[in-house]
Order: sequence, then C-alpha cells, then structure tokens
Amino acid sequence: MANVYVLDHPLIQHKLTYIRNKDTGTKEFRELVDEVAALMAFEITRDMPLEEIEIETPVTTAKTKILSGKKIGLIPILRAGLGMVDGILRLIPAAKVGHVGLYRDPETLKPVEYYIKLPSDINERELIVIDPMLATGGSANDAIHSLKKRGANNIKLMCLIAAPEGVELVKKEHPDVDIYLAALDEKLNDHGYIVPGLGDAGDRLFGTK
Ligand SMILES: O=P(O)(O)OC[C@H]1O[C@H](OP(=O)(O)OP(=O)(O)O)[C@H](O)[C@@H]1O
Ligand SMILES: O=c1cc[nH]c(=O)[nH]1
Ligand SMILES: [Mg+2]
Repeated sequence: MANVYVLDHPLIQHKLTYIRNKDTGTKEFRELVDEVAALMAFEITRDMPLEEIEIETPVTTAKTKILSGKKIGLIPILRAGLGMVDGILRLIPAAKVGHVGLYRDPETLKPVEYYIKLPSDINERELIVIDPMLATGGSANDAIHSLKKRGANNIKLMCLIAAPEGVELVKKEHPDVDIYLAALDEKLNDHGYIVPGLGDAGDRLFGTK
C-alpha cells in the first residue's frame, strides 16, 4: 500500500506560507517553489543507498561513503512541474529529466496529454514525478499510467499541496507509488481548485494571469 508523507520540516512549512499568500508575486513565488522543491528532495532521498569506498585524506586512509549509483529520473508534469525541476537538480545533478505534458480541461477537469519525452532507460531508474498540485488526481494518475505503460517500475510522486481526493485516487490506482507532500489540504472547490491551496500553480509560476 502506498505511503503518504507530509514533510513538516519548519523551513518547508514557512516557505509554503509565502507560496500560498496571494500577495506573493511571480518572481518570489518561483524562487520559493524552487527552494521548497530542493528541501523536499533532501527528505525524499533519505533512503538512497550508499556504498563504502576507501580514499586518502591528507592525513591517512579512510573508509568513507558515496552514493551507490542509483539512477534517478525526474518527471515534471508540464507546465507547473517545471518550477520544481531546478531545485531538485541542484541536489541530484546526475538525474535525467523526462517531460509529460498534460493540462486539465477546465470544464471536465479531465487531463489531456499533449507531450511526452522520457529518458530511454526509465525501467532502470527511480522516477520522481513532480507537480506542485495534486487536486482531483487525474493528471498525476494519467502521468503515472503513461510511465508504467512505457516500462517504469519504481515511481515516487512529489507535490507541494494535495487534496484528499487526489491522494485517494493515486493510492487506489497506484498502490506501489509513495506520495510526498508539503501539505495535505482540506478539499476541492466547485472548480476543482484545492482549498485553501495556492490558486493556479502554472499561472502563478509563469505570470500568465
Ligand atoms: O489533480 P488534477 O485535478 O489533475 O489537477 C492538477 C493539475 O492541474 C494543474 O495543471 P494545469 O492543468 O493547470 O496545467 P498547467 O500546469 O499547464 O497550468 C497542476 O499543475 C496539475 O498538473
Ligand atoms: O488548486 C489547483 C488545482 C489544480 N491546479 C492548480 O494549479 N491549482
Ligand atoms: Mg495551471
């Protein structure tokens, strides 16, 4: 069964407050999303495997640890997921990035896929699907199905804010996918927006409204 983790580190929670605030402008919003993504990546990668190697320090020989070469793939869901990519890449610069383009039809709230481009070896990678918002869950659910259809078998989902409806859908459809959040909010409104949420993540990141 999927685990759902709400990352309650004080720095994440503090920055999320400013991300939610309607008076935060595009520049600051983008910087904060980038910073929170990096902080979340720090927590998500807690279980990355290490191996011991021997090195020479200026003083002596030492047994010490390095990452054991586990391959990571970041999969932002366009557009809004793009806002989280650079923050994570600063911590995991060797990660490959695949893109899934989806938008949510404003009438039906159903996701429409318009683009997909993935690293060729996704079946050998641990994939982190990233999107600031998990609302009805339709977009993340479709993105994960698309990845599995193409051979992915090790997937985590990372979102800033989720509604209970989205979490339930992903848990039901993908019990193998752990979900990492900065906050689990109260509900969806009649337009499928998360309450209290942060509004439209893509518009706030790119200044399109
Ligand atoms: O869980 P859901 O109900 O599917 O909603 C969440 C999706 O909606 C937003 O994208 P949007 O459709 O606004 O596209 P955009 O990123 O291009 O703005 C958001 O970034 C998610 O991808
Ligand atoms: O609250 C929401 C729901 C879907 N997409 C967003 O950007 N915000
Ligand atoms: Mg949007």
